Amino acid sequence: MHLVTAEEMRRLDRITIERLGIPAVALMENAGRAVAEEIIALCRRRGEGSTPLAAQALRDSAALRNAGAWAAHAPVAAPGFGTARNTAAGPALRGGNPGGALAAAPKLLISGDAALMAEHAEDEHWLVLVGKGNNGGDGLVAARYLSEAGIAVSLLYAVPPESLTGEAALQRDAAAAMGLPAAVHGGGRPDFAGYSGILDALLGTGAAGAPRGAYAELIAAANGSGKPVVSADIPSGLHADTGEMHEPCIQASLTVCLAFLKRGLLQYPGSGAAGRIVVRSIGIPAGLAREEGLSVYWLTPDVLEGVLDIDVSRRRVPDGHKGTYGHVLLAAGSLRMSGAGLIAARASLRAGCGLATWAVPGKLLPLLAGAAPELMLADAGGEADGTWNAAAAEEVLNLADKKDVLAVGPGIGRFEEDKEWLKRIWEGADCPLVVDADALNILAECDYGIWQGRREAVILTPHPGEMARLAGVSTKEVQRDRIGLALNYAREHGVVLVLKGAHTVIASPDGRIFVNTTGHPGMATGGAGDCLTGIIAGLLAQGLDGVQAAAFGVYLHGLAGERAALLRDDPASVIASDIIEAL
Ligand SMILES: NC(=O)C1=CN([C@@H]2O[C@H](COP(=O)(O)OP(=O)(O)OC[C@H]3O[C@@H](n4cnc5c(N)ncnc54)[C@H](O)[C@@H]3O)[C@@H](O)[C@H]2O)[C@@H](O)CC1
Ligand SMILES: [K+]
Repeated sequence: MHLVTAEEMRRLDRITIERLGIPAVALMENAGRAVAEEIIALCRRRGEGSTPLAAQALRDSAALRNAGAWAAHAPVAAPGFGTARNTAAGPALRGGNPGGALAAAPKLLISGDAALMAEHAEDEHWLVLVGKGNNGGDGLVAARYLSEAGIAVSLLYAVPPESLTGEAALQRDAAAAMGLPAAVHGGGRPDFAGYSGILDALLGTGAAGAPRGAYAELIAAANGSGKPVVSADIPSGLHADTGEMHEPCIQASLTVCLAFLKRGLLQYPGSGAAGRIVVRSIGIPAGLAREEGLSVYWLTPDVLEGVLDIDVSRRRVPDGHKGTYGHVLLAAGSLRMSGAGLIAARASLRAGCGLATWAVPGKLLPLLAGAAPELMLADAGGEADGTWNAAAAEEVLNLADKKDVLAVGPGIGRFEEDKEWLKRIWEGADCPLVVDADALNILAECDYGIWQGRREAVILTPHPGEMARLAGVSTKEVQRDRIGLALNYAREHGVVLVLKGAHTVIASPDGRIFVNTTGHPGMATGGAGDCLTGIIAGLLAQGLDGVQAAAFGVYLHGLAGERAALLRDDPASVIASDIIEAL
């Protein structure tokens, strides 16, 4: 599914209302009802016993990956629906009995409103914090449905209710007509001790800047209350586009995101403020986003197949041989960091390439013989102490002849003439190039301009520190807007950029962006990045293009990490070799 900015969300709202003729108040009704349903589900789950944190985090990761699968599937035309009416249903209406339906007794299906009844409702009393805009309107709708489910609700307006306008004013009146108790925040720090939960409907995608006045006071009070806070659409105080947290910002335990995932929810630190995220449809067709040319995607299996056109089953042809699946050349490792090269090379084989050759400074060859029997080793020359030099670039280029991909960087360290080394490889390698680790640091010190015009794809895989050096900004600035920065860099330099970190961002020079859904914090371990480089190289060797290999590689890497954590029963104990084994 798509990840949208606040501005894009407004556009999709407007199109739905104006072009499709669905009134804004209907969208708000759907939104508020969805929020209420999630709160009711939360009330039901309360007291069911907790799941160990690590296992829960992994489950959440999988759930979020699949979140909004409904949205990715645009309403499908039911094949043959019309004919069904004219045939199967026809005879039945005329008294026929097709398919032996005689025995079918009337069934009572409990669904819809009846299913909304909350268990343990008598223990619950929710406070709804209501802002002036449509986010507040969503909260007012939710309050009605909570009350219908038997849950006590009170409203606390951040501003005098008379100041609400449009659909939100209509919801204010409906809530009042229903007799829901309401008050207006009178300043200071209110005490929320008597409530079992708080619905944050203060600010949504229309917020501008840090929360002010009553909004700020209510957010601080909610955060200090120790009560579970559910946010409607986004936590109030979160920058919907960048994930920056204003001061103050709601710390939610659940965010019910409406219609489309907002970019800020998937970028840290904002991602940490949102708690669990559930995406709910409100009647805005998912297909509108693509029609409108939006190009930032949440990297789900649907997107891998439908947008990136990848055969995720990775079928092999029955008469294939090792030559069918490509040959990776890796220039990596040095005396003190040979393991990085080994990890990357082994990962490329596990990713399915037919052959992998690992080029190292010659001094290392005797030490590495037999380290991984499936690998071919090659002498790249280099210095007597096992480090690289500029002349070794020529050896690498000779070896790269007839290879399908060249990956450089893991464990090479810095060395004299390293800029010359990289320049020769960049200009001379006639195959896709994956650049990682110290090769990125070298790149950051070079005049990029002289290197334009490579015919084959270049994939850069920086972590935030390396990205900061490449872009000439601070790491903090990189993290402030990872999607925006990755997009600009990839476009400007004509490269595929993989900005690593929680929710790795993959940016294509054509403007498409993919935000990864797999992985967990246990993957923050030495060698995990080398492993990713190997996987991407292995996929490129099998014929995927740059952005396909980068996106699929990142996705598989995270999934393997999740699997490794489950196998070891603990994310924190995962090491890079486990990720390779789990592939
Ligand atoms: N058709 C639509 O536009 C729909 C919008 N929906 C909801 O509406 C939200 C967007 O609504 P709005 O555009 O009305 O905006 P918001 O409800 O996010 O808030 C805007 C209002 O908050 C106040 N405000 C803004 N920044 C502030 C700050 N820093 N400190 C204090 N007060 C501030 C202003 O009075 C402004 O009018 C979405 O997040 C979603 O929850 C849903 O109801 C579904 C349909
Ligand atoms: K909110």
